[in-house]
Amino acid sequence: MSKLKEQHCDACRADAPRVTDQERESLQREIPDWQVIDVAGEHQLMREFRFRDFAAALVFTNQVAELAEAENHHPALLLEYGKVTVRWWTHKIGGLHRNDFIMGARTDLLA
Ligand SMILES: C[C@H](O)[C@H](O)[C@H]1CNC2=NC(N)=NC(=O)C2=N1
Repeated sequence: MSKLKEQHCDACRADAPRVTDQERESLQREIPDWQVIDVAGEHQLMREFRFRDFAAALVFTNQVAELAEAENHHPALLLEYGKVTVRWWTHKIGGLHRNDFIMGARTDLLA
């Protein structure tokens, strides 16, 4: 199977399954710089990206936003001076779908 960074999101349905613990551990190995966090009982992927200043962080933020629009799959983005915190999860299923790992891998390509 092709690498996560070369894949596109599937249209995600409300009845789509969350990844299993085994799938999550396997997928995480392809995006080692991302953490799995628990926010109000829902698993999310999170990574901090560092930049020289606010303007550089803003450029990256806009690139991630364009990727999200292109894939119709949207992150939480925290833009700060020299730092952007990105969180991916699938709202419809309240947790992690394969799509979130694809978007994590594709986000890494933008940094
Ligand atoms: C109507 C629209 O297609 C849906 O709400 C999409 C938009 N972007 C999304 N992004 C994320 N991360 N999860 C979703 O469930 C989701 N659903």
